[in-house]
Amino acid sequence: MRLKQAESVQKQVTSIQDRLDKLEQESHAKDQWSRSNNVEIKGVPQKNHENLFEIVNQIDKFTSPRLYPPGPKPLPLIGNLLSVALQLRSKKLHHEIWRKWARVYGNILGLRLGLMNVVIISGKDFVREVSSREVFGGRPGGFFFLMRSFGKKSGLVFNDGSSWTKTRRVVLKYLKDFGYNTRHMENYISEECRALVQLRIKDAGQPVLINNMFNITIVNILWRLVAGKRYDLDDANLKLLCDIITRLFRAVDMSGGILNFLPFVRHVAPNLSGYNELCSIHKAIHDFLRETIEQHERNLDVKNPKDVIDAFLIEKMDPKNRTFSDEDLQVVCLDLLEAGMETVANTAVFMLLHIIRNDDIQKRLHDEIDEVIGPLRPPTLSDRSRMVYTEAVLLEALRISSVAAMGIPHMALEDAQLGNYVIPKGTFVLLALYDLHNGNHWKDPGAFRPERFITKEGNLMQDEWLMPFGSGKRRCIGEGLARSELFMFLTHLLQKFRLKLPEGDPIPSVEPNDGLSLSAKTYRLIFLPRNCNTQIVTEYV
Ligand code: HEM
Repeated sequence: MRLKQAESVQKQVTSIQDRLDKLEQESHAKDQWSRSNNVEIKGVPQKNHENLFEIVNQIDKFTSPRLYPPGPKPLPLIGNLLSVALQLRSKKLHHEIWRKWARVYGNILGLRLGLMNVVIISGKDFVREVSSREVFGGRPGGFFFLMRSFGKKSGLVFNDGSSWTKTRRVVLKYLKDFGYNTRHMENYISEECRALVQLRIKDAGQPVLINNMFNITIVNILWRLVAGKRYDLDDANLKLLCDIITRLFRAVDMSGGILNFLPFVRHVAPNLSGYNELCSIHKAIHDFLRETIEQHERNLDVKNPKDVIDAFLIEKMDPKNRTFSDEDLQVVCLDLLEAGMETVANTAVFMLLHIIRNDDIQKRLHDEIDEVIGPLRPPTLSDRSRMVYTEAVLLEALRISSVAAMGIPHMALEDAQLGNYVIPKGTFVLLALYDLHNGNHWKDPGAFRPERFITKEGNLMQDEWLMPFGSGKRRCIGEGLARSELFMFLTHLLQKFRLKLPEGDPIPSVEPNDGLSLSAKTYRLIFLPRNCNTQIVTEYV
């Protein structure tokens, strides 16, 4: 009798599954659909549908074979790499390819890229589940990721296990000790914003290339905490270093590219595979970091550490507590520099891009800044609570640009079940954050509309679909810094300037460049002084 009941439910499940699959291909809305009330299940009252799905899930657990998630058919050895290459030829970005396939195969998309299993996770619930489960808290050790850290897992970003736990705890502690998320950090941001405004006053009225405008400012803020040092905004060496980091971020997407999936190709085609270029990029960044650390070693005062590097050097000297090597410290600095520069810079550049495309938004920002801060007093972080519209613009910029389009890859530490599938140990797990932020949930995802984050009563509203910094244990450690920087950049610049497109320049495109972090196509702006005459500007600076 029980067997018959189970068979009958199983039949209904199969028919539901067929319909879901069809619908998924047509409307790409399996999740929403299966929860919606329009599903007709014969003989079962509508209010019991949820229960039926629960029973089905339970039966599924025992009856269905535990399979790798579905995806396009892989070829021997190269897996889906050929299909990816073909898709890229028609100018698609990596995250768009994954998105297109996820629409066909579902929110847990299984790929085989060269020698690696890669699973793409879409939808809020699965993204949160993966981010919160310990078993998915690893980071892949692909060749591309390891070549930046002397061939081994080390540092913060591409590390896992007890070494990562310890490093993360210590880095956070030292960052806090030297001012992270405190008044000191605000002062550093404030000083750098003033320097930036001063630079724009110098070239006011002239077209300025925006794409690398924030790089040195951002490195300076971070480097005050990490290395106790700042550079002039036109420092040629630091400019070169920032350009090198930008090149690295453009060279490959977050899956790590061919060097991760078929690492032996570097022996056959070292130029074509990008291996030689990556080696020279990493060498330049490591030379800069080694020099910075050596300077600290020469000037170290063990009783009076001045920054994060000093604190690490002192920790390293303790014979009972020798967790970190010289190389580990170098990789931590590399992680902070790389993770902290491009992400914030690219978001800021996209933010100005959307503002210049929407003049009414610029006007509302000016109005709010004038009302809350006024023309003279430098903006402070405490202004944020009274600037709902500005905060909504920041959220909207984080959403629409989603520069960490696929997050940072996670890795399954053991075989693990997710939904009805098995994710084998060692699988790369990429989180489709861009899709989360630019999918149907937002109704008009392509429109830059800050009002979506403001309630009818005029309060700021969070949305659980928005997670630009990830979630769970591997959540970004730079979130506080990034949000503070974006607020201060925006308010300092718009307090003093009106942004204008140079005569004859096209309206900048919203289409991103691919890379480890998405970036905007090149565009220029003119900064027109507002609200101030030269004397006031001089006083401010
Ligand atoms: C708008 C700016 C930023 C965005 C959108 C962003 C986004 C992210 C995302 C999505 C992750 C991965 C979370 C996961 O694995 O699930 C991450 C991790 C990380 N971020 Fe950020 N980030 C930004 C700024 C920063 C800054 C300023 C810093 C430096 C202080 C930073 C340092 C890191 C580090 C070290 C990790 C690795 C954490 C770990 O694996 O334990 N990020 N970030």
